[in-house]
Amino acid sequence: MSGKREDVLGWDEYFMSLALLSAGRSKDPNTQVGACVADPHNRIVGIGYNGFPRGCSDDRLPWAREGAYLDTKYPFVCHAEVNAILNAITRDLTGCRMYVALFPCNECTKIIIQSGIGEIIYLSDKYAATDSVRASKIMLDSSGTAYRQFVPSRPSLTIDFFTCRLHHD
Ligand SMILES: O=c1ccn([C@H]2C[C@H](O)[C@@H](COP(=O)(O)O)O2)c(=O)[nH]1
Ligand SMILES: [Zn+2]
Repeated sequence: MSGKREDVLGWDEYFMSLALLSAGRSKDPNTQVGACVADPHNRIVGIGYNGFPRGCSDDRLPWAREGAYLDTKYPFVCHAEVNAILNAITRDLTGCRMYVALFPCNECTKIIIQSGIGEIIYLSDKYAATDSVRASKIMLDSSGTAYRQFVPSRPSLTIDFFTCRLHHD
């Protein structure tokens, strides 16, 4: 056997892929969000996706975006970032990084900052123009919490269950 494999996943690529894989569990028909928290030793300490609270049936609560407030998903859905933090194996996330598919809303951002997470790596910023995300950025800048967009080094990764391998271009 020759030398070691060189073209392994980078840490950012690895954790963002896990966040996206987690998003695959979301039943939200419009926006699936996944979040993964990594500690300074690059250990996964928490992972989550957006969904209704435990015990609240997906068949009873609405996934609609529009209509009367109580007929929409918004009052009910737990955001991916909150689930990742609540699922974490420790409460103190000082110095950890959060990988998340969508820039966090203002409510998640408060919780991220309070948890001690020091850096957010996000993929989509599709709600950048909203007051919620603008408030997030004000709080992150004020608190000195870093954030940066994930820049992929390859366009896609494919999980091939047949060959038991991960393929990429
Ligand atoms: O910080 C966030 C912001 C939003 N989400 C979730 C909440 C909803 O399930 C979707 C957003 O739905 P839209 O149809 O795009 O309004 O994303 C989250 O998990 N974290
Ligand atoms: Zn949120």
